[in-house]
Parts: sequence; C-alpha cells; structure tokens
Amino acid sequence: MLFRIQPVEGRGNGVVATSKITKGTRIHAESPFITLLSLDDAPNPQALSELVLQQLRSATRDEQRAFFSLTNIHGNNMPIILGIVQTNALAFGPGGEGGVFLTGSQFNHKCLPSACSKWNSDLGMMTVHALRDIEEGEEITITYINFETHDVRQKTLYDGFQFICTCETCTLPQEMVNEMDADIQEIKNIDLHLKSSNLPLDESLGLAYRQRYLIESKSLDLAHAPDTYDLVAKLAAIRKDYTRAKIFSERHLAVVMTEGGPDHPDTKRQQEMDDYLASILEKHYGPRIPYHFPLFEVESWLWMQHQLPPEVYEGEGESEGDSQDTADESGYDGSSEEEQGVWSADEDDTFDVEALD
Ligand SMILES: C[S@@+](CC[C@H](N)C(=O)[O-])C[C@H]1O[C@@H](n2cnc3c(N)ncnc32)[C@H](O)[C@@H]1O
Repeated sequence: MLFRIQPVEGRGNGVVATSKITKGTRIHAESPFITLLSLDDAPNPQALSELVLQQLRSATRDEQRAFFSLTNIHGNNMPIILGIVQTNALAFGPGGEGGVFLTGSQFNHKCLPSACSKWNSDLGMMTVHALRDIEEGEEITITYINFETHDVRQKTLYDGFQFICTCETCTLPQEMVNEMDADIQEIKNIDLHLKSSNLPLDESLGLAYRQRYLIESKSLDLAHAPDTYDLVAKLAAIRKDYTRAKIFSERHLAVVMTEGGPDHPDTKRQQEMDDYLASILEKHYGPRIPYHFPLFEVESWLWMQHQLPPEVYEGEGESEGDSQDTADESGYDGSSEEEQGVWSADEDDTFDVEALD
C-alpha cells in the first residue's frame, strides 16, 4: 500500500503517501461501493435513500461500518445516509453517474493536485495516478472540479462540498489571482476558438502554442486543463500533416498514460491512433521527424511559429504586447515549409478522426 488514511489539518481525513511515489504510478484502483444513477439530476431523497439502502443491505458488516465512518458534512440537515452520500460521491460516468468509494472518497481536493482520479470503464473502477513525483509523508490530492477561474472554483467547492479552498493557488495575493484568472480565461477562449473555427493549421498551431505556453510555463496545469496535444494531433492529421500529428499524438499519449495508465480506454484509443499514424509514416514516407535538429529548432518547426494575425485573437483576452512576445519567442526564421523538411501526404491517406473518438 502506497498510502494511509489519516487526519490532515483543516481537511478531516486525507490520503498520505507512505513512501516516495513516482509520476505515473497507479496509486489506487477501486470499484464503487455505492453506485448512483446520476449526480446531475436533482435526486429525489426518498428514491436515493432506497437505492443506497438496497446496496448497503447486500454489503458485509465491515463494509457497512466503513461506509458509516465516512465523513458527513451535512450533520442533522438530512438523513445520515444521504449526508454521507452527498459528502463522498464522486462523478464518473458519461451520463453523470457517480458513486461512493470506501477509500477513494477520502482523497481531499487541491486546485493543483498531485494525482488524477479517473473512471476506467473497462475495469469498472476509479483509478488514481500520480501526476508528479510525490514525497513520503505528503498528502495525495485530486481535484473535484473543472478548469475554472478562482471565484468559480471557490463557489463550486463551497456549494458542492462546503469548504473554502485554501490551497497554494487559491491563496495567492489578489494581484496574482487576477493575473492567473486572466490566463485561465485566455486558455479557455483559445480552446473554444480552436474547436469552433476552421483555421489554417499554422494559425491553429500558433494559438495552441500560446495555450501550451500559458499552461506549462505559468503552472496552470490545474487538472482538466484543455488537452492541447490531443486537439492539435487531430487537426494536423485531418490536414494530412502526419509528421506533426505523430509528434503531438506521442505527447498526448504520454499525458493519458500518466493520468489513467496503459489499460485506460483513453490510452488504448490514443495508442491506436499513434500506431495508425506510425504505419502511415512508415508505409509512405519513412521517418521525417527532424530530430537531428537542435531541440529548439524542432519545437519551432513543429508549431509552425510566426506572428499571429491580430484578428485571430481580437477580444479574446490577449494584449498586443503579449502577442508580440509570443512571436519573438518563436524563433521563426521565415523559411518555407519545404526548407523546414515538412512534407504533404498523398490524397489517398485520409485520416478518419471520427472513427477514433
Ligand atoms: C470526499 S470528502 C474527502 C475526505 C474527507 N476529508 C474525510 O475526512 O473523509 C470531501 C470533504 O473533505 C473536505 N475537504 C476536501 N478537500 C478539502 C480542502 N482542500 N480543504 C478543506 N476541506 C477539504 C471537505 O469537508 C469535503 O466536503
């Protein structure tokens, strides 16, 4: 066992590492003890109680005891069973299904968590993987919420779990919180823009680069940050730029592998896409990835960097100064695609992204 459950100051019980855990390690896997049909529908308390009672009756005494020892933040405001369910239910299914986990429900929240909880429909289990190295004695945290600005995060956590988040991110000085919120909003705007407009690939990559820059260099990798690599891999594949698609696909594969492990459906799907791209490259072109260039040049080539046309960005949170900064960082030397070693695929190579979704 890589962790133990113990009291954590200001957060009730929590999950604490009993040894050093390296990034990508599966920390925990567990089937739901109580399964709920939907966390999205306002539950009819009577029906919910009945559903939970039915499942409790078929549990062992030890399991029942473990269920009743879970935290109930609702006190006398509702029947005890409902209080426990509402405090501990985690969402997992695509239709808003959720459940209570005897161990997994004891992970506390942080906006910049050290671990990722993910529902694995193939295993019928929630898994928890380390998003970074975690030290012995450190609390292992997950996130309960989506990628949001400070006030939205606080409201969601208070409404759903009745606590005020005091994590490092939420307690930054107001000026830094404002700056971070502006960056988060810009990341979300870019995501919407990339998904809703049919931009030429170089413009999409320019925006995507900016998104990745904001997420990585400013430590905004709050859980559920938009997955830039997934999107640009698909955009490049649709435009038959299989070399770039393959590189972005490898990066996305690394992300889903860390978050869900090799047996997660997302990882398997991405592996399938990656193998397919590899087979196209192998069959028609052989390796064209310019790894013999210095890393900086490969990155610059990969993202097709040049200054973004201002109209792409207008009104979406970026100042002119910022845009200029990005262009300056790019190192784009103005050489043509051919000079940079980029090739185009045959007409017959049609990448069916839908089939992989
Ligand atoms: C799913 S339970 C987590 C385990 C819980 N701490 C326990 O003692 O069983 C959710 C509750 O834990 C507490 N909690 C989780 N994350 C917290 C945080 N970052 N700060 C304060 N309380 C937190 C809140 O009371 C929340 O309603």
